[in-house]
Amino acid sequence: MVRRFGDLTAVDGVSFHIAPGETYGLLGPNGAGKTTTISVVAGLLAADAGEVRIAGRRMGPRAIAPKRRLGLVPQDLAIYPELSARENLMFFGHLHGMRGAELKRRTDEVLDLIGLTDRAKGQTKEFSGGMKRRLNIGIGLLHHPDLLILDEPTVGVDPQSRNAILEAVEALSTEGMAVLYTTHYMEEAERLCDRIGIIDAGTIQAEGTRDELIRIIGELDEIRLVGTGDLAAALMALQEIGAVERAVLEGRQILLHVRDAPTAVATVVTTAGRSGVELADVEITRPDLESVFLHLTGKGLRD
Ligand SMILES: Nc1ncnc2c1ncn2[C@@H]1O[C@H](COP(=O)(O)OP(=O)(O)OP(=O)(O)O)[C@@H](O)[C@H]1O
Repeated sequence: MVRRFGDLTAVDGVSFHIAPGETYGLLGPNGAGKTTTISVVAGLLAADAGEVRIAGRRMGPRAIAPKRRLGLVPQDLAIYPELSARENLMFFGHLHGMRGAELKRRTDEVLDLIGLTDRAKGQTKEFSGGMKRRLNIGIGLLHHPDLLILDEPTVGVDPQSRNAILEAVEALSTEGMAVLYTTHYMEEAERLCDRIGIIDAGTIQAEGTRDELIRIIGELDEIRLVGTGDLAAALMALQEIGAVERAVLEGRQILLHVRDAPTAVATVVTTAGRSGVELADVEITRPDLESVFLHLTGKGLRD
């Protein structure tokens, strides 16, 4: 899809597919085009080129059927402060045409999922920001959408709410819901997303599972050994290990670039020991999505 604002092309050829039960992450810095992308997916904005299909139906600002299959949780809150959490859910459930026992059952289920069962009766104006955000998410998924869109749902929330949100998303995915999740927090994308699209300047720079993305950049793991003894002898011996691509001595430390550090580390430690080195510390560093992002765009995710 392509979406312009005047001379600015905010989204420039973004394309992806999300299967049922899959959580797809759009990971990118501020201004990358995440919100514009989801606004087009949700039919709030028209695309200037391309098309969006939800469960096979074409989405657009005037489309009705695909919007019924969609739950959108925007960054802004849309809840009634005078009503309790339960009343808010019941109200929005009504708007979706849910009634009676079915609505009550689903409301209980959602309250449980977002961890607000204990606070169901309290007026929401007394809620913390994180609790309001959780309720907003509850409203978005009340009608069992096929696709739930969450736009940076954990920005500015307390750690407890953040955890409740992440757990809820994991549970939804297990239930078979497709989730589109935007974030600029790498740890969230790593934990939640089956596949990740790295977006910058309105374009998907790379897409895949976490491991696939890391393989694209071809960076090796690092093992850092700190110890005493004959480090030079150990260095020679370590260079002979198959998984070791590079080994350098840096003062009292040996830095190794290796493939698959968690598997290689046992051999590395034994070899260093056999060469007469007494190890004080062993540290493994693996490339993460931040490294991928840096590699692809030359900048950090939080720039
Ligand atoms: N309604 C609009 N009119 C003009 N420019 C816009 C509009 N909405 C977004 N933009 C511009 O389009 C670009 C992409 O913005 P967008 O909000 O999609 O990014 P984002 O990745 O969601 O960032 P954030 O993390 O800050 O929400 C930015 O340069 C932004 O200034």
